Amino acid sequence: MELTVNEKRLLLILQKHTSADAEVLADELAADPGSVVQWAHLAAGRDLVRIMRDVRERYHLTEEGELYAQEGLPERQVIESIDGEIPMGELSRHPLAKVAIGWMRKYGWIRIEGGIAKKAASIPETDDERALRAIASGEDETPGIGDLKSRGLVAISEEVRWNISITPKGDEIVRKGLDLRPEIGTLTREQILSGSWRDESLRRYSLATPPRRIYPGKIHPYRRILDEVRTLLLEMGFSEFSGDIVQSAFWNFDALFQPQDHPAREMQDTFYLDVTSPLPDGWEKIRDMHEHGGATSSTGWGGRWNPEKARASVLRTHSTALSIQYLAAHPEPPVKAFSLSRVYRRESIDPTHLAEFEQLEGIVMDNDVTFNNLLGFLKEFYHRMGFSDVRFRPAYFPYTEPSVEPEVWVDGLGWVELGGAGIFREEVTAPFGITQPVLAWGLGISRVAMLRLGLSDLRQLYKSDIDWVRSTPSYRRS
Ligand SMILES: N[C@@H](Cc1ccccc1)C(=O)O
Repeated sequence: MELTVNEKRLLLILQKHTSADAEVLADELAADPGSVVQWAHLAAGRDLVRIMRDVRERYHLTEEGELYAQEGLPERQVIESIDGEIPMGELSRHPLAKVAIGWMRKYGWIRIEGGIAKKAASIPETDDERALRAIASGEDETPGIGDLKSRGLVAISEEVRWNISITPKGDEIVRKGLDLRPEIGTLTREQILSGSWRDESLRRYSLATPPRRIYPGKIHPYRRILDEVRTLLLEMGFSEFSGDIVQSAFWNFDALFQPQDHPAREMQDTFYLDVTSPLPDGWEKIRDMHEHGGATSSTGWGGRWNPEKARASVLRTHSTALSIQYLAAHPEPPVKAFSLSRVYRRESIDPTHLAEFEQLEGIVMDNDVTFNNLLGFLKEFYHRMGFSDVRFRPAYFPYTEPSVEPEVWVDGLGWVELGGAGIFREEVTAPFGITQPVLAWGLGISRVAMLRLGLSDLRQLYKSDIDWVRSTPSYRRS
């Protein structure tokens, strides 16, 4: 058995103490406690010492807790300001009333009758008060902390202590005498050439002892997938476009031939802002398209198109709002462009729905691109993202015809729908003077990331969960 010099030094000190805290040993060894614990683990692996880990919870007052420790809890301050009884209207004007009233009622300190609060005859000290006093005075053993933690007045931290003691086997080794000659970890050229290395005491490596884990900085797993998608599209020859988060309803809906009474436009689905946006030049063409089909053979939606509705501002609900503006600015083929953008919907939040998420939006315009090219692109994209089985279901969007929803197969989940795609209708392209076919898609990238990372909860992507970030490998698993 080859002990390291540090283990030997530790054993020597321990023989004196039999058992001691890592802090104490560290002091005597002029080392830091973390190192002492590491040496102790080595020695423990040889049965020379025993380690005991003791975790203790410590209570601290928060800033607010400190304040109340001096001035009394809100309920105490308020109850003391009452003399007998007080109208509720007046009571609620006390600056602490909001917090205090609930507690005072809970403790039975006041009774409310006909809008009058009546103070009880005796106002005994509460558990919260006792605990607050104990923690403030630094008493180590607090009997309980009552509701102080949930009230945000007390924070809990953990204190880990290591107690190390020598075993009979360790004791015996020390008694036999330890060679404390320094060990060397590197050899010089001379030591090797002359052969003197044979007489040196060399430090051993223990390959069986796991080292402490190191966590270097790394890119958030979701960000990494977004970067991967961006690189993939650039490699496929696409250029990137972006745009504002706040869009006019005109670009978000109307320019995409979404009728003005479409349910997706309603307040419960879309975040509206309190400002209006100007309409772009040529907006009349969109009006005409909605009202009667403009100069095309379409009949439009009929009815009257209301420019006020189009002037409303929304948080973009899809990045197709950006695609159509990009097309309006680049009406000549070829166009091959994408955007990776966050979009906003008024969803009720659950593990697979969030009010904000990223979409990969793309458009391809050229003389003779076809629906098959679109399906081919989508398949290729998902294959490269690691999904081998892709299928398409017929779908409906007001701005495309035909329309599809791509789905990928995920073991354990089945077919998962990931977005929409199609060929822009003439009603969308004609007002901008576009005559070539435009393939378009909008794919939910957060969903893809969730599947790729094996998450069952989309929210994980948007949290700063350091343990998860650390344990998620930077390479692709499949
Ligand atoms: N905008 C659609 C997706 C889509 C984009 C482009 C064409 C067709 C569909 C959505 O958000 O679900």
